[in-house]
Amino acid sequence: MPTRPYVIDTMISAKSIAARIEELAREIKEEFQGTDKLVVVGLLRGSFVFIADLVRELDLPVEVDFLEASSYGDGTESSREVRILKDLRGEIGGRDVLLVEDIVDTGFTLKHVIGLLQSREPHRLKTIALLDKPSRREVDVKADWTGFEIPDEFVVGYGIDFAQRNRNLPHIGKVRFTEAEQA
Ligand SMILES: O=P(O)(O)OC[C@H]1O[C@H](OP(=O)(O)OP(=O)(O)O)[C@H](O)[C@@H]1O
Ligand code: HPA
Ligand SMILES: [Mg+2]
Repeated sequence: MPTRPYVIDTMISAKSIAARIEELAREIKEEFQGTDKLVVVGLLRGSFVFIADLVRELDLPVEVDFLEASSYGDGTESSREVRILKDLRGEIGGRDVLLVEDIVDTGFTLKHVIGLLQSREPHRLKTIALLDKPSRREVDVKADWTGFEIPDEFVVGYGIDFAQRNRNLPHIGKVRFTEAEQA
């Protein structure tokens, strides 16, 4: 479905993202130092760029797995119903797990996926989100590490979409509609 016309204003540059990922990777390495069994789980689709950059900064023995969840359609509002579209390939029982999320907005997705993964009894489950919009939170959840706290703007780029578009932007931008909504 075509959306109203919009432009994208830069919010966080590719350079700032790369610098922040280096810092986050240092903290994660400290947390998981000594582990021989870290599974890094990317939450698709939005986290595919972030996880690719993050794991390349982690000189730890890691395995990578993916879970696909979806709750936004083509609009900018959550359906508040998290659908699991693809499950992990591997077992995580007894393992150290790092769940990688692109953005925490209402919190429904992260909360739901944490519950799902905890039910499989990992040894340790930690979470990281590149972006956090605390002012939009509807359920009580927070990632263990956050890249950037951002204001209440609909963002795209660096893996994050609006109606499946703009995931390939190298930076984070905010969507600005250029025409008023039809009544
Ligand atoms: O905190 P919330 O309000 O739940 O929003 C955050 C989630 O919403 C988006 O996923 P989406 O459903 O758009 O799927 P996608 O990753 O495939 O784009 C985003 O990638 C997060 O996973
Ligand atoms: N942009 C794209 N997808 C999202 C957002 C956002 O700001 N919040 C939750 N899903
Ligand atoms: Mg999306």
